[in-house]
Amino acid sequence: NPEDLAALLAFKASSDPSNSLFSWVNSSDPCSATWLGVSCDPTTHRVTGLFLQDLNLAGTTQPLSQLAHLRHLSLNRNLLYSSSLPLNLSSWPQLKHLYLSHNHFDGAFPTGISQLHRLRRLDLSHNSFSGEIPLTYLIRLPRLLTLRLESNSFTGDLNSVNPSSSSNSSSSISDFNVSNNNLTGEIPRWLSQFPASSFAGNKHLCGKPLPNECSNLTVDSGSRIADKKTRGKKDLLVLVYIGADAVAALGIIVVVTCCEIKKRNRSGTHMVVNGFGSRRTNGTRGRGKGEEEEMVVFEGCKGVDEVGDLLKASAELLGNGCMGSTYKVVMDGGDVVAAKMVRGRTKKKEVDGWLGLIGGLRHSNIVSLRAYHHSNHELLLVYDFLPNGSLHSLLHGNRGPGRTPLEWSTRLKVASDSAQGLAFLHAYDKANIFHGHLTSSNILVDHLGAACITDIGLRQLFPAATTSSSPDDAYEAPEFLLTQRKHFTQKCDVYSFGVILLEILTGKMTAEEGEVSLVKWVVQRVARDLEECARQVFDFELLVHKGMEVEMMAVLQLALLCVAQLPKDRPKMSVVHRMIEDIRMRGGREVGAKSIFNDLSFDSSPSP
Ligand SMILES: Nc1ncnc2c1ncn2[C@@H]1O[C@H](COP(=O)(O)OP(=O)(O)OP(=O)(O)O)[C@@H](O)[C@H]1O
Repeated sequence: NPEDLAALLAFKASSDPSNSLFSWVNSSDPCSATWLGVSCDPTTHRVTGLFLQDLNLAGTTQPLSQLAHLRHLSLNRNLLYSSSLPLNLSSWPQLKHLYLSHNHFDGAFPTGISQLHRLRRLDLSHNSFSGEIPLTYLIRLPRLLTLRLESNSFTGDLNSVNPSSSSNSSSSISDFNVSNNNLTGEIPRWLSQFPASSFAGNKHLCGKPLPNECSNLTVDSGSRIADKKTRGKKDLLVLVYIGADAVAALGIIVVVTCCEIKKRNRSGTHMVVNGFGSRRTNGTRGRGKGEEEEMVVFEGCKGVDEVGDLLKASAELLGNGCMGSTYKVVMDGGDVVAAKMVRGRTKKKEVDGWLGLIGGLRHSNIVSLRAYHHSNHELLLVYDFLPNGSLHSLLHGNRGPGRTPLEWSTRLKVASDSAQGLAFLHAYDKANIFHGHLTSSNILVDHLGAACITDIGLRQLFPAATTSSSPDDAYEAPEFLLTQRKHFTQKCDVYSFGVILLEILTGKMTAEEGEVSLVKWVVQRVARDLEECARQVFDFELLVHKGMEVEMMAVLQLALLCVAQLPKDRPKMSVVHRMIEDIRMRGGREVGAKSIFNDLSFDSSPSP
């Protein structure tokens, strides 16, 4: 297309002092595949993608505004700067991905953002943009997943917008960072689920998740009350909406079992104060010989005070796992919880000791255990309900036509979040704790897109349920599977996490019937030449992400370290998390797998 050709040549003429774009020549077609970093629509022959990172480009993007069909613009790590007018994005109405990080752009936030209805990823980080962030417009972009604005000079108050009052909620944003700016005021509740690192380096920003509390809470109290009211209304709607379906599924096994429990119960209530703050205990004793039943409710539990509350509620079966069944339960007041019924006998003392510890765990990448009810033959666990499914369903669900591919950056974020949750767990309680049954179905995604690990510690309570042969064996470390005396360690969790990384990279399930395990499948393919063969193992959905292969390669190397045969050769989870964050933050490109590995030391040196 002559217009596209002219725009590209004008950009080269004004912004390519190092002649990095030497393949862009007037005599050839930009869509002929010989032009560096240019991709086109094969039908319309219009330029749809420019992938021009790390090329020493220095100038403005002005000439590129003629590329009206652009969907992907990646100019990270160049020397580009703003023209006299603020960057105007409205000339690219079809834009899905815009990466401008690590350049010299300055001035106000680019204009025309509200017209980019297809925008999914926006990365303006590490520039010198200033002025206010137009959150009002950004949260209305229905598909926006990534908003990276860190290391600029943005000012203003994040509280100026209340997503619950806008037509679209903010929940589509799953990757958010405004650290190292000059923002002020209290972090609003809808953003407080993101980690503290997303807000760090703003001297006058306060409130959750940052450690500094806001001294002047009155500023926000009005909006908080409004928030609560809106939420109340929303909950009511959810209740009405779910009501019809859920009543049909009323009770299922939860109710049946709870009826049985109720028949046997005589109850009394007392307060117990333990190391995790106050918890309410409804002690109930059954009449049967030696039977003892008890409902323990941890701090922060909403809507569930005693087992009878679950009895009254509507329940819907979510699925059956190797230890029991899990239900979505809508409580009377509209609170939604996940109730997991685990069948099996275990001693009360052990349950109380262990679940007391697990119930005290609070981390943004761990699904909170809110309450449990224990009887002699089963255990009912009440968790926060996470609405966005499991990593397993995101990776493997509906692989047929019509599936929305799971993007690389989303996969990497899930990996990072779950590594962070696991690293926190491994450091907790004098590092004496492990997950024990880490699988992709035990990584769930919350309403903000953060990944959280669940089912912590159930292996310790019910070892028999997880030791019989099952498809989940593919997650088990070899030393655990092969030895008679089953001894689980944190390094077994690291192995399971490595298998999950391979699942993320390959899109393959851990062990489909009659197939070799995923670890063997990958190792066999990359054994001879990692660099050469890695592309054969990557999920075909990921191959569209040109320029991300270095990141994938780095993650592959990390995964292979985690699944090392000998536990001492596997890195600690804190190291694994740091490596993933390095790959994410520095983009893998400059870092390269090798230098990441050189940077970090293990608790023991890896085998050759
Ligand atoms: N807290 C939760 N919020 C939302 N969905 C959940 C929650 N916990 C579990 N689920 C969903 O319920 C279903 C059944 O989960 P369950 O933990 O019983 O089995 P599993 O994870 O599939 O297998 P396993 O028992 O081996 O861990 C899964 O689809 C899971 O995604």
